[in-house]
This record gives sequence, C-alpha cells and structure tokens, in this order.
Amino acid sequence: MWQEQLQITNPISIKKLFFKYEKEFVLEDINLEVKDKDFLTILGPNGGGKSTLLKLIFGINPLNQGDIKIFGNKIASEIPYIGYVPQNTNINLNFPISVIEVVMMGQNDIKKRFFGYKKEEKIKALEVLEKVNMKEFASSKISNLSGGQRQRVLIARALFCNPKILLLDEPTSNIDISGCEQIYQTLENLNKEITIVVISHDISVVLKHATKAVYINKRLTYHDLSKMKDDFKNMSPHVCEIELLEMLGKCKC
Ligand SMILES: Nc1ncnc2c1ncn2[C@@H]1O[C@H](COP(=O)(O)OP(=O)(O)OP(=O)(O)O)[C@@H](O)[C@H]1O
Repeated sequence: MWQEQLQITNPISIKKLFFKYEKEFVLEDINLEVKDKDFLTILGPNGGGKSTLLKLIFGINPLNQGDIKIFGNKIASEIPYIGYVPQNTNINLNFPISVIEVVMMGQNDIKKRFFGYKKEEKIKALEVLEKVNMKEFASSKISNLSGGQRQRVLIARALFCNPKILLLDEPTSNIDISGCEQIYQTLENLNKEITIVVISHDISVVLKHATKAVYINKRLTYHDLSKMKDDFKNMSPHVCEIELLEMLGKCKC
C-alpha cells in the first residue's frame, strides 16, 4: 500500500498554512508542493519562519490552521519516511562515543537502542556512512572529527531508517567553505534517490546544487531553479549574497 502511495502522491503537500506561536502569525498562507526527488532549499532572513516550517513538516510543531500532507498522509510524525537533521544537535563531545554508534542512534525502535545492536544494523550503519563518504571514520570518536565531518555523520544518522525525504536545518552553519561544498555535494548525490529539503544561509553555494528554492519571510515565494542552474554553477564567488536573497524575495521566476 505504501509503495502505491509513494508513487502517486507528492512527498510534501502544504495548503493554506497559517501558524503562530503566540499572538502574531509567523507563517501566513503557505502553499507548497515538493515533488519526488526535488532538491529544495529554503532561504530567507533571520526570524522569517524557515525552521518553524521544517518543524511543522516533521510534526514537531502542531498544526494551527491549514493542511500538511506527507505522501498523502496527515500525521507527519507517524511516517517513517522522513529523516531530520535539526539545527543544533546536542552531541556531548566529551562523551566517548564512536561514529558508528552515533549513526545507529538513528534507530527508530527505542528498545533496540537499549538492548544492543545486531550485526545487520552495524552493516546498515556502514552502508549509510559510505553514502556520506565517512565509512573510514566508523571507529573514530565523534569528538575527533571536524565540524563538516561531524555534520556528515549526523546526515548518516538521519539516513539510517531509509527515509524518502531528508529535512536539514542549516547543516553548514559554522562550517568552512570546503566542508560546506562537500556537504552539498553529498546531498546532491543522495538526491538521486531521495527528496531533499534544506534550510541554508549559504545562498550562492546551495543554489548551485538545488533544483527549487523558496524564500520565506512570513509568506513564501517559490522559484524553479532548473532553467537558471547553469547561471548559478558559473556564478562568481564574489556575488553579493544579500542582493541575491533580496532578488529571490521579490522575483517570481
Ligand atoms: N518556540 C517558539 N516560541 C515562540 N516564538 C518562536 C518559537 N520559535 C520561533 N519563534 C519565533 O518565530 C519566528 C520565526 O522563527 P524561526 O526560527 O522559524 O525563523 P528562521 O527563519 O528559522 O530564523 P533563523 O534563520 O534565524 O534560524 C521568530 O520571530 C521567532 O522568534
């Protein structure tokens, strides 16, 4: 049944969404269809509502008004098809945990986490580490990795349950330009199999890899980047990101 649903419905469908934490609306009249194998980036100013939208899609924030469907299903948190890499992942770097153990923490079944991992789970963890080019670090302590390497391990952890959609909230914050490029290259490779939705402030880098973009500042502006992709690939590294962001906020391409 799931296989049928996966084929006929969009991974994410949002209709007439309004959301507020307190009195003021943080998101207004959001409508969005994310199609199979889209690589969608969410851009916008600080406080514009990007993380709020991702948390609504993942079911962490409860819906106030409007509708979100994941593969046609209403309750996102019940669907085992979403991997989520949150903005601030609290991994205690002083805790002597290995990379492979961090990946296996992506196990949905809590009982398995406490009663040890099976050989197949270790094999699975190595497979997902290979997908993010981190297999050789499987036995390393997470504390010994660079910020960019650690972020790729967290992506592997989110991949552990074979998601069809991967949501990432600023995976490249505080990561240098080459680590940042490696992460987006990893996401581009993963995108051959799964739908990617990523919040980013690295506008010029992410636009080279994404196929669609939305600009969110309470309201949403949608951009299909496929026709512009070559322009972004050849973009000067000295492009003004603020101007680019303003342009995406105003234009409707
Ligand atoms: N738990 C919360 N309770 C009340 N207000 C919140 C909460 N989380 C976020 N907000 C407010 O909602 C608005 C949108 O916040 P959100 O974190 O979604 O923005 P963002 O676009 O992700 O910002 P940034 O780029 O800085 O991460 C902000 O005004 C923020 O202060």
